[in-house]
Amino acid sequence: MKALKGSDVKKIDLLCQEKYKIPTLLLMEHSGLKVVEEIQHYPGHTKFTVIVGKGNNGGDGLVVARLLHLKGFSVKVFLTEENLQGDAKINLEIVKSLPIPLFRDLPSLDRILEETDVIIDGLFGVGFKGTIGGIAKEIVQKINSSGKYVLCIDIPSGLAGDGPMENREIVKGDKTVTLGLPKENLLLSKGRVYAGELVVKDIGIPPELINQYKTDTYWLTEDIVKKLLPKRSQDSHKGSYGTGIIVGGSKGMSGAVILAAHAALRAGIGLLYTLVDRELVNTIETSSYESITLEMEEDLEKFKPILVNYLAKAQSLLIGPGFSTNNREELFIYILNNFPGKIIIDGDGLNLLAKIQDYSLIRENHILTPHPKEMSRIIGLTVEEILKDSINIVREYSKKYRCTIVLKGSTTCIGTKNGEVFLNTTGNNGLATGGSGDVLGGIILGLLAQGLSVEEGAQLGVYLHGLAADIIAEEKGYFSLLPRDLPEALALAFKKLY
Ligand SMILES: NC(=O)C1=CN([C@@H]2O[C@H](COP(=O)(O)OP(=O)(O)OC[C@H]3O[C@@H](n4cnc5c(N)ncnc54)[C@H](OP(=O)(O)O)[C@@H]3O)[C@@H](O)[C@H]2O)[C@H](O)CC1
Ligand SMILES: [K+]
Repeated sequence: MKALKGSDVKKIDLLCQEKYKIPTLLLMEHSGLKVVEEIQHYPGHTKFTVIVGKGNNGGDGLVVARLLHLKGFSVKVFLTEENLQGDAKINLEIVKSLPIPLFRDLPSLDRILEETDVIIDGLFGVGFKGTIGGIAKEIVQKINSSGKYVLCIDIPSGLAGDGPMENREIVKGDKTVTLGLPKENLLLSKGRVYAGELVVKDIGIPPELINQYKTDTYWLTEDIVKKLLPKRSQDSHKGSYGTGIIVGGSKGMSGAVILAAHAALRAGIGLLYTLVDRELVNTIETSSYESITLEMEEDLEKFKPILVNYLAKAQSLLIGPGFSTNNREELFIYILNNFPGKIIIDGDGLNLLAKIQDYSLIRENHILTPHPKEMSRIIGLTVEEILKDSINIVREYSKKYRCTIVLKGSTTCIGTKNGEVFLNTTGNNGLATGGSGDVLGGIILGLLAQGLSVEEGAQLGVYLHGLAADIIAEEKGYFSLLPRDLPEALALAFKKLY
């Protein structure tokens, strides 16, 4: 699904008017209807307060107030501004003609909120810019400390539709009904905390317009990833599903390779090799029955001719899980320069890249899978700076390095060399355990081996990884989820998509 920037909303409104002759007043009416539809899911709630700002988000709020009144609910409107413009003004005139109580004085807001079941936030929508101050700031504080159920129209007030998210006053919603298409920041980890449950509602924008409208950010939804699933045929053998190599592991870190190996195998790879230090060979052999273990030699010069043969066996390679960064530089550089296929650089592979600082090693068919700290080591921005504006930062660096970047987090941002960003929201806090990333690397390796491009493998792999965690959590909860559970649950995740 396409995700919009704040500025896209204005452009879409204009296209609706000019190309499809749909006035904004109609879209506003539709928006109000869809919000009210959502409110009716909560039968116990009968008393509503709508907070109305001076823009069209306030206009939507006024439609909601009118429709709730028509349904016989008790509705109060708190107006932050008397002089509304355009369609919002038309809706204010209608509300004024009805017996809906209107309030403007701030001291009355505490009492009104006290008497309400649900607060509807129509203070600011995607037209919000800069920082919140004055009376608006006080209103947001009162909403957030009211303890009442808060439903945000389009976006929580104070959150920008896209771009850097400042630490400032933002409405904390229980639910956000976003209009037409989701806004970028609603899908990011921090925005999701403010939005609460996110519901996307059609507001009558013609599908032709949505299909033709170009965005460079997408929400990874089932319809997108289903198209990426590798095909399996009855008439096939292990050679039909590709070969991969995992280069990783070090003393005390064999588990990372085992997790990645299980994941690649459960993701459907035809044949899997692991390349590890001699002292790990036995451990890997006894834990991963289906993979073939290859042994690394310490003397790189002596090892090179053997390594070349090993690398020639596969089309896809994962380097880094538990690899260590000690004395690995030369081997790492050699592999990156001599493996022409698709490579996933994960964990210590990324740390080596940050240590070596030679980004010319990165190619179009490489995927980097950093968490924010690893990303910070590579690009030199702080973790805070990265998290504040993840979409644009991932976009900038995946374009700069001309590769695919998977910035892992509760929302994972996948950037492609062409500057598209895909946001993934499957997964849950059960994934916050060391080893989850190794499983992700393994899943992507399995998919790349089966012929997916780096962009496709990253998208489908990230989605499946989160979906597997969600499937486990549905049955067993989040608390005890372990990375080792994920490869097995992949079977159910695939089944859900096929
Ligand atoms: N196609 C659609 O999706 C439709 C969405 N609709 C709704 O419209 C809003 C966007 O409406 P817009 O009028 O552009 O903007 P807002 O309602 O978000 O509010 C903007 C007003 O707020 C003022 N503002 C902005 N920043 C601040 C700030 N930091 N402090 C105080 N005030 C601020 C701004 O005033 P300026 O004078 O600064 O310009 C605006 O007056 C969208 O979110 C949907 O809810 C349509 O109803 C239908 C089509
Ligand atoms: K809002």
